[in-house]
Amino acid sequence: MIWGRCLLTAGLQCCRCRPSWQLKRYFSFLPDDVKSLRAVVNPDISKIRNIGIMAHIDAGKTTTTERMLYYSGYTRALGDVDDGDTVTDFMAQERERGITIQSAAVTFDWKSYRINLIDTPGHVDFTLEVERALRVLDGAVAVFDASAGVEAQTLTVWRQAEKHHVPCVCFLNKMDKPAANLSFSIESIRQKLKANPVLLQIPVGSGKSFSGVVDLLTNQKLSWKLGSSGDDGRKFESKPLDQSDEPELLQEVNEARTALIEQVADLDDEFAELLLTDFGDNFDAVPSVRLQEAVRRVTLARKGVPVLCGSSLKNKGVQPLLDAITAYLPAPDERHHDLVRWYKDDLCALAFKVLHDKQRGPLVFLRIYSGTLKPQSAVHNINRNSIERMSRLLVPFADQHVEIPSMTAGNIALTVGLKQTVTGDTIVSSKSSAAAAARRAQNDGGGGKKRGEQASVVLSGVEVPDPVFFCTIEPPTMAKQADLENALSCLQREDPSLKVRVDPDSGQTILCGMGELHIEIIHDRIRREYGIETHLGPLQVAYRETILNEVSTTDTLDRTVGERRHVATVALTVRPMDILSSSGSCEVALREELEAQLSPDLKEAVENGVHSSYLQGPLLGYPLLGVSTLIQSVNIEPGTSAAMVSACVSRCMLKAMKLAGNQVLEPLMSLEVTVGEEHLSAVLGDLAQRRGTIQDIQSRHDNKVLIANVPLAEMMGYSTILRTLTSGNATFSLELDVYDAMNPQDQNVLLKRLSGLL
Ligand SMILES: Nc1nc2c(ncn2[C@@H]2O[C@H](COP(=O)(O)OP(=O)(O)OP(=O)(O)O)[C@@H](O)[C@H]2O)c(=O)[nH]1
Repeated sequence: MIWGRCLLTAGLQCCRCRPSWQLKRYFSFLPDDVKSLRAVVNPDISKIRNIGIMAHIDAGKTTTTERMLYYSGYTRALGDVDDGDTVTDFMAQERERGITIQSAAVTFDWKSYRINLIDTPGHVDFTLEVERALRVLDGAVAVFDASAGVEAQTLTVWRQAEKHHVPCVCFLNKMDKPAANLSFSIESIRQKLKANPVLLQIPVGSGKSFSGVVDLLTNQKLSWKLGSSGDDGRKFESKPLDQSDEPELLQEVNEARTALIEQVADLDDEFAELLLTDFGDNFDAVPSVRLQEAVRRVTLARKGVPVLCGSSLKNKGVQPLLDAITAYLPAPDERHHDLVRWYKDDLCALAFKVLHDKQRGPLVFLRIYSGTLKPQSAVHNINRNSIERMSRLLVPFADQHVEIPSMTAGNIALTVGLKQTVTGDTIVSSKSSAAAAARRAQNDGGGGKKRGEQASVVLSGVEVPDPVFFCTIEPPTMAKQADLENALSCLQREDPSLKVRVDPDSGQTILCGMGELHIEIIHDRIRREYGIETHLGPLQVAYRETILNEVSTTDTLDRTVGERRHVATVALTVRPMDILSSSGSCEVALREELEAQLSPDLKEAVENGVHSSYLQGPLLGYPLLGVSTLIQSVNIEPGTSAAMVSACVSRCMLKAMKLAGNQVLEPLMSLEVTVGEEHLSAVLGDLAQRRGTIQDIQSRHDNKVLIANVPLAEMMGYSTILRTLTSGNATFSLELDVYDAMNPQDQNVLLKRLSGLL
């Protein structure tokens, strides 16, 4: 059991010491020897930083977070992912596997700032967790392994951060590794992320002798003790760089500082003007505070990303990173959310995470955009159109939750009592406040263009990608079926990327997920958290189907139910679309005359008929992609119900799609494998047998980085195979690239296998 050692002080109980979360009374638990929560009551909004940490798996996010908590005084011992005793990785599986699965929100104070930090997972199966976190954050720290530079997952997460316009700071971690390379990492940020790195520090020493950094803004040399394993890095020396320092370092710093000043002047007009008017002859005289202000403007405008370096494991460089978070990343009121304007001082918050606690029920993480949240109050959930009662309000300290009397805009809060709220819902104070905000939005000419008044005042949730894997799940006995259903519905509220459905033919419950690891973790959680030993069927790939040709057809439904005769005739055309350009979705349209002729109810019935037929393809029953349908005519005799019209349309669709010729589409994944040169040929040989197409092989220090496309069906259990092939000396990431047509031979084999002929 690895939960043995309590990380926190005796006074600060953690869930490892207790069977489940206990909610402590306001301030009552705080021990004297752990930093008091000075500003648990609401800090000034300009002093709040809502920050995410994002990176490739194993870059060191969790280790960095642990150091931040330690240096800011919230833990008394340093947690270690390798020993399984970190604060942020608090789920049992995370401790055992040493990876971060759920985003854990952690609140702490650094100097005079309140930092709400979300540790996001690096594994590609959990990108939705990252996306969800980015949605509610104002800034992010991208952590890199300085010996690897930008890795596959960082690219994905970076793109997500760009989508949400989140300003970033980069931290080149693991500078203690012999292969750590500053210029390589900077170049890879430039090349692969297409970002503009603004280097703010120069490392002192390299590999094992990495001892600190020189801050290029202040010319201060920050040095940590080398080699003493017991040193926690809390104390470090800070002194101005002077002539007693090595000449090479002095020269490197001089050059880097000049380059920094020129780069910032290029990116920021205000700074350029200051430079030209006041410091044209002597760049060195630029006050560091003016340079810092300019770097901040550049970061907020996303014209550049500050780059810092350090080694979290060796306790070096984390305090300057904390300073950079407060100095360069935005306060909540520096981000522009229209909603804040529309809600004015009324409450508006987004539920970005739901957790289930056995005693307390659902715990909902909220980001407050405007107004004030108070416990013991009723709130209105716009998405569910329901009133909910919030019983308690907490500040989340990883697995520690501190009860507070109110919370204002800009903060992240944890609430107890919201029973219907699902990840992605918008919470406001009342229905009338939403209506008032909608009126302001309309007067403003903003939002609400598509779905009427209400849509404009709802915060946009997170797009959930389609799951690529599925399998059946069965309880040990039928008596446990209801418990399993409850467990699955709780897990779905927490994790919208998990889909559960019942197979209409077999009646079996089907679990659909983002990857093997995702499904494995869900299985594990059902056992641990809900005490149900379930049986999973074999993991199957979520194929799709499409059509090959354009076909027009008609169909008539003539059915008498009871006394009533229903007669409908439908004519329609189905047409294949380019899967890439249509992003794979299916469309439906009605001819212009029909649009005018049909009542809204009938139009809805026709569209429902088309959409339901898109869910099950004629070949293997998989959902369809890339099909466009045009309804040519609909003739209905009086007395025919809307349900019968839908049924007629579905039947006609099935007929048309069968005539149109069918094609199975399979998920084609992009794979990146980092492997030592000595194992490259084994990995290549194996990929050839998996129908893989190699796109590129790059060199990264002593390693090769292999980029390929491989059908997902060939990748089951790949992590075990790769470990065997390379004696554990390789890592890989796998991500859905596109749904691609299977070739006729492979498709035949699949059809035979699925129909039991093979
Ligand atoms: N040499 C070296 N190793 C480090 C450093 N920081 C972290 N590590 C090691 O890198 C491994 C991964 O660290 P984590 O902190 O779990 O990384 P992570 O990014 O949180 O990983 P996931 O949560 O699985 O995505 C662990 O074995 C750490 O001990 C560092 O500064 N130097």
